[in-house]
Amino acid sequence: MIYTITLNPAVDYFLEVDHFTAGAVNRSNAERKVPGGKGINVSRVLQRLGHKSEALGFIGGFTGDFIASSLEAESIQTNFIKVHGDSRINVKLYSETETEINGSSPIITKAHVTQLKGQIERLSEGDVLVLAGSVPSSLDDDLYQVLIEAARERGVFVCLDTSGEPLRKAIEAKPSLIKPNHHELGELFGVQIKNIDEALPYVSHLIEKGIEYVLISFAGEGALLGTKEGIYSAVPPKGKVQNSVGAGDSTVAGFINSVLADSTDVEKLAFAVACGSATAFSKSFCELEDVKRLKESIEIKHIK
Ligand SMILES: Nc1ncnc2c1ncn2[C@@H]1O[C@H](COP(=O)(O)OP(=O)(O)O)[C@@H](O)[C@H]1O
Ligand SMILES: O=P(O)(O)OC[C@H]1O[C@](O)(COP(=O)(O)O)[C@@H](O)[C@@H]1O
Repeated sequence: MIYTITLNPAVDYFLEVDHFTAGAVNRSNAERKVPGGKGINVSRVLQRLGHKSEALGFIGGFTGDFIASSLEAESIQTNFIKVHGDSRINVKLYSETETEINGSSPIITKAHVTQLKGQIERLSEGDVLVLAGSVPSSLDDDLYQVLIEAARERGVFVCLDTSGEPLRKAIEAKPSLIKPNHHELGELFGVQIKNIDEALPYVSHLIEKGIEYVLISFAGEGALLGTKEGIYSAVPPKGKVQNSVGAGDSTVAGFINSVLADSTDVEKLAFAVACGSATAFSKSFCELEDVKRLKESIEIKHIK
């Protein structure tokens, strides 16, 4: 079974404003509210690719009820832990540019964390665990590290998509797959990474540390995959970007799909990038037909 954990789920509130002006009254001409947060999005894209998963994490209040009921309506299984306070609302403003304001989490107590650790204890070999998104400020920033250690001891394939201190600490537990974007990779090493060449030494370093798959996304420039066997880059397909929210989560879901299919590393990278780009080129999330079509035009290079 695939489990996704979103410690900090959200209602993503998309607003389209013709010409946004800061400091003035702006009116939207289109709106939508969608359950979001990185693990939740991975569950949603996995569903579109034909995989069942169970979405775990913390939800609360009226926004939490909306998140749970929307996912159930999409036939996505959930087993959230209820907390006090409302799950956050993340504003995604589309005008001449895309602006995001992500809210903060309700307080999560030690008892809630104990419950979550109990859920990990039920996992076993062959399961896949996805840990994705920011860590609420009421939680220790080594929580991902602790959860990864517990899951790896059980032989679970663990995928991590986070940033900052939680990423730095979690790497020590050797997740099976990490998917930072190039800004997050740079932040991890205290440098600025502007292109694929600049990322190579850091990818090699992470592989040497014992991470099986190091997948770095570069938005419109594609992605890089490092494994013990080599490093590959992918040039993404061309298309009109409609929405980049969830593109990274789609990349993660696509990669997991290919790990489960036991595809070659080249195939895994191509499929992951096709999922990311298919989401970027749509108003919502990728559909399998679009992913298959886009995958054909993705160019993979063996770099090292
Ligand atoms: N402008 C774009 N054109 C084509 N594909 C894109 C574009 N932006 C994002 N993508 C796709 O989405 C993937 C993830 O994007 P990225 O922005 O790096 O992730 P994150 O959302 O995690 O920051 C990329 O590897 C690529 O496949
Ligand atoms: O937990 P964070 O880092 O605040 O991110 C949450 C946001 O990221 C998203 O999961 C989208 O992530 P990506 O664009 O990286 O795929 C949104 O649904 C959500 O609002």
